[in-house]
Amino acid sequence: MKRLPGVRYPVLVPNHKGLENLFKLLDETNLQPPVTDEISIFTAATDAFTRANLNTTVAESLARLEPVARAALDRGLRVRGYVSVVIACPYSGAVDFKRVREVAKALADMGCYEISLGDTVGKGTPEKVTKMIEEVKKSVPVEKLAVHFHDTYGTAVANVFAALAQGVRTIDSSVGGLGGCPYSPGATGNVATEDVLYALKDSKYHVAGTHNGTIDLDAMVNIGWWISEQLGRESVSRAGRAIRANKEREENDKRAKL
Ligand SMILES: CC(C)(COP(=O)([O-])OP(=O)([O-])OC[C@H]1O[C@@H](n2cnc3c(N)ncnc32)[C@H](O)[C@@H]1OP(=O)([O-])[O-])[C@@H](O)C(=O)NCCC(=O)NCCSC(=O)C[C@@](C)(O)CC(=O)[O-]
Repeated sequence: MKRLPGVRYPVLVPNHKGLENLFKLLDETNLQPPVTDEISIFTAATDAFTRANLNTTVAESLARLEPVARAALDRGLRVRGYVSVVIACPYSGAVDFKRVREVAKALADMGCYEISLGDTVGKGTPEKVTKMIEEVKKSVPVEKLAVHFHDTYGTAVANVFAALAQGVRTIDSSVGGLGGCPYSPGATGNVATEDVLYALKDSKYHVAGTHNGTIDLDAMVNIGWWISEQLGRESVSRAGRAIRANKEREENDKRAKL
């Protein structure tokens, strides 16, 4: 497996067993560079969601993850932490942002280089996202925060700008709007990369691109459609759908003129 420069290949690790399996894989494959140099550990802001997702409570999940993070760091792996359901929980409803702060701080304290705040059910609004980040920033430096929005109610791009206004500079997204957590009833995919890039185009924010520092939105749209079609679905990216429709109209107009 050839790793592309500048691309990270994090592995989701829910507990010690998962880390053990990863270490076994790293030892057996003995690839240089190894298949990954980063793990993602995850918990949530409510016991109800952590019960569904990890079959335990938040407190117990943090107790389990602390030695996992330590062992991964000792082996030279980076550790990224996720807090799910930072805005609303599909099982227990509204979320106390103080709890989000406590969980994010616990993950930071165990050595996570970044904490991704996941609006897993996508119920976030710019107002709520602002309040939640203001609360978390009281205990975790904003440079260590990322946001992870699902676009279930169509507010994810607006929420991205609310997070940017709070100083967050790492935005999780997925091409074609893929993703979604199987343990979160009704959750849809992540905010589409194409939608975030389109919205950022004329903004004051510079997107840290790849290669020569720019991002080829058209190429991103093509990839979004390609991977969606491989999965037997349409791209749910609004910008991706519009850009493809414009292209098809232009091609039809050209053909009509011939
Ligand atoms: C964590 C468990 C396994 C606990 O599940 P459990 O049933 O409590 O585990 P257990 O410790 O009782 O073990 C039961 C069996 O599972 C095995 N087992 C135990 N651990 C592992 C492991 N890591 N890998 C492979 N096997 C494992 C273990 O060895 C045992 O096997 P048996 O002895 O019966 O043959 C389960 O709850 C689980 O798999 N949870 C993960 C679910 C998941 O992948 N969720 C999606 C992650 S993404 C996400 O959460 C959202 C996020 C982060 O992206 C952001 C957002 O919010 O949007």
